[in-house]
Amino acid sequence: MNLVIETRQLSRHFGNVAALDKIDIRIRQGEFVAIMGASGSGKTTLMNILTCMDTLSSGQLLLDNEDVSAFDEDQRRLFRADKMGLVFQQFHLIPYLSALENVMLAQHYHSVVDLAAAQQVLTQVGLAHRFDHLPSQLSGGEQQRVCIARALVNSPEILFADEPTGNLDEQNEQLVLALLRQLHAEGRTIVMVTHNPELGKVADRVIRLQHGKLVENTTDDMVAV
Ligand SMILES: Nc1ncnc2c1ncn2[C@@H]1O[C@H](COP(=O)(O)OP(=O)(O)OP(=O)(O)O)[C@@H](O)[C@H]1O
Repeated sequence: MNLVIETRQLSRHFGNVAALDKIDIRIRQGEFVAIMGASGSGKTTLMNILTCMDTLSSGQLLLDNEDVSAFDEDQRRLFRADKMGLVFQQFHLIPYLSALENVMLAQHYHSVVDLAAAQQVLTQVGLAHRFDHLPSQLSGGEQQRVCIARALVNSPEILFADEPTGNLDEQNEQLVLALLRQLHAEGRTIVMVTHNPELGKVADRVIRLQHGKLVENTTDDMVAV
């Protein structure tokens, strides 16, 4: 199975703080991986690096077998737009645009607009009856499903989700989790950061960080540090 993410001795320092310290991880196409750990353990830093929002201090990052460690900001932005779909705890929807327009805006950044494709992803997340609703007319769970549709519209290689249910009640959390499970069953690669052990259980495996080090990585061909 193809490796879509590989880090080799990846470190990120902020001054004398080692937010990430010589991390080796490998994520294969089609895997659903949860990145977990206590507050301050390095989850956000790792997510920011994997999504090319931040750069590493040393080591290597290979995405889709391409060494992106030396990419400049423009290359990283293009790579992100091309290969990644991002879902955050805060929905970041444009309040005066409908669900459909919010999804199409993501296509706009990708310089192709395709109404049918936007309708299709919203239908896929169970919102065929909500195309014309504004974010304020949608429940929290529905808004997050719009965000997931927006992340999927450019058919990304990897879906990254940072605390995707952090702002949702129990019922909506279950809906979003069911959707992530469904996307995984359809073959999507998903990398999710979460504090929540219940969310961790839906993933194939957990990458656990502690004080910037990898302490758990539950596949057999990887050595936990
Ligand atoms: N821009 C920065 N400048 C200085 N230190 C930073 C910066 N970003 C993160 N850190 C430090 O790096 C460490 C890891 O932070 P990070 O935000 O990755 O943790 P986290 O696991 O995501 O925490 P939380 O669950 O609370 O969001 C922390 O000690 C943090 O204080």
